[in-house]
Amino acid sequence: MHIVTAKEMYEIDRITMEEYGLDGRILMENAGRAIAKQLEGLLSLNQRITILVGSGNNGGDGFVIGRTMMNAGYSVRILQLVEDNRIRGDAQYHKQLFLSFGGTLLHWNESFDLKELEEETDVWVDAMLGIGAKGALRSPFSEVCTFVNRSERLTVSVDIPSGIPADEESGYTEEAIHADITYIIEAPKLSTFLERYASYYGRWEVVRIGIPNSAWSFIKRAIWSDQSVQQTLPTRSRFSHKGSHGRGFVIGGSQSMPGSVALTSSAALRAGAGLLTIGTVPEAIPSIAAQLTEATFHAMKGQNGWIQAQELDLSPYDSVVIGMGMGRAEETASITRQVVKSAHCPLLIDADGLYHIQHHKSSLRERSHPTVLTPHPGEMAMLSNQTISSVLDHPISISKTFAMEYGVYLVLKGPFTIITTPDGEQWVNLTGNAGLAKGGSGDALAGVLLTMMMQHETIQHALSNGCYLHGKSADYMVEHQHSDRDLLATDVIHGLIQIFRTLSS
Ligand SMILES: NC(=O)C1=CN([C@@H]2O[C@H](COP(=O)(O)OP(=O)(O)OC[C@H]3O[C@@H](n4cnc5c(N)ncnc54)[C@H](O)[C@@H]3O)[C@@H](O)[C@H]2O)[C@H](O)CC1
Ligand SMILES: [K+]
Repeated sequence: MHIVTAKEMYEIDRITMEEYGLDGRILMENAGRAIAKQLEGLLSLNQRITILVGSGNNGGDGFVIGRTMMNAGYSVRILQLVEDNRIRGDAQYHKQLFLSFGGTLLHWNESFDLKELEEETDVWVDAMLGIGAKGALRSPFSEVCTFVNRSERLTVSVDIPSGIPADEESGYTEEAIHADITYIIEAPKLSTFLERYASYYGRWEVVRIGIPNSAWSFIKRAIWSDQSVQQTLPTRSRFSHKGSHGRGFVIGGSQSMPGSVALTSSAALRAGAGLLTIGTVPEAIPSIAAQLTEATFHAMKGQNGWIQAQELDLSPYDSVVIGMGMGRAEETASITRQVVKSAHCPLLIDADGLYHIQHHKSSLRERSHPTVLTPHPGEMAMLSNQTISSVLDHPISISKTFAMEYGVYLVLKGPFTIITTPDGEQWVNLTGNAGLAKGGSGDALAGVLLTMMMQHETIQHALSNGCYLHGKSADYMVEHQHSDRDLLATDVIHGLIQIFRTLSS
């Protein structure tokens, strides 16, 4: 399933209409009917529907929904918020059809009594503004949206909750519709995945309206779905041996922080790594070894409890991860820079490793093997010299610019983790929950990703599947054994057992 900007969606509509010859009125008919079909499954016949329509094609969809629901036996009313002469083109055509089918159309005016309308309404359908919305809501949209948000009735939005933008734009208003359900037309828009706007959508579903599959070929952004996982997750051959599942090397930890490297390693092993070696300071080894009998160790030279620069033979390893629990001392900065230069295999840099490369980003471009960075928004802000709020408002474009500029794979972690390739292709992972928002989650993710990187031919598949599995495990654990308060990274690692069992059954 693709993810689009408003501009891209308009282009896809244009291609469908001009190059494939599908009439815009038919597209609108399909949109309204597809949503009406969902509504029929959701509502009982005695629920009275009021559709709020604006001047654009989103309103046009509203007129089709009105006619279709009326025909299905529902009591329907449409409130038009704009003057008659503002409704044109395909929307005007469907307005006329609604009227000729005997539909009830009310017109907004200054003295319109919304309270009275509410008394005759069980469900609001918001077809006021879609991808054409610009800036803060103007009157009377702002008043109507405020009223609907205060009303206790079920609210269903068409394509986008009115008042929020499609893209990574500011200009949102508090009054934007807080939908219970949004039926998104054909493809989620960027705002579906932005912290600032995601909650306005409520629960969302995508409806198809007849856009040909080949019209999407220029869109390089999509959701990593269950189906994507089924198509790309490698199966294990009966004849495989430990060497076939990858030799991984985890570099990190320090005298005072041995825990995170233990989590990463445990996650890597549980995710199926064939062999795993931990490179850390001698002082950290006993406590890690006590938790992990399956790992082997490479005692690294340390200074003041931190790993220092040293000769390191990385040739036996299929993938390397560096950074967790390593600390920010100058000693560890040099070993990080050294590994960036000398790892002739896929390298994942996380946590303190990201801190150390912030002033050496150009060295990433010189690597001849894949490099993966896994920042959370704070680390992304540091790497890209932006504020955290700017990263949260523009995670998709900032990730893309950064990944392309430095030639890296970027995993920007968050409620919707974004995976970007050096070519600027992007995937959004939907698994995971609030239980992951705590220390240790990122360490466990890095371990899962390390293993996936050793077992997939394509790094993007490895990263997307790794994010999916990690989030899926958290979802499973919160559904069956834990809450999103008490979930720990160790629980997520343990939950992988169930996820692998389900995927292979
Ligand atoms: N394939 C598809 O996706 C299809 C989508 N359809 C639907 O059409 C809308 C987009 O329609 P468009 O006419 O371009 O824009 P809108 O309906 O969102 O509204 C534009 C309209 O609203 C006024 N306006 C803009 N901003 C504001 C504001 N802040 N306050 C008040 N008024 C505002 C502006 O002046 C315009 O008049 C898409 O979302 C789908 O729902 C088609 O039905 C079929 C194909
Ligand atoms: K809408």
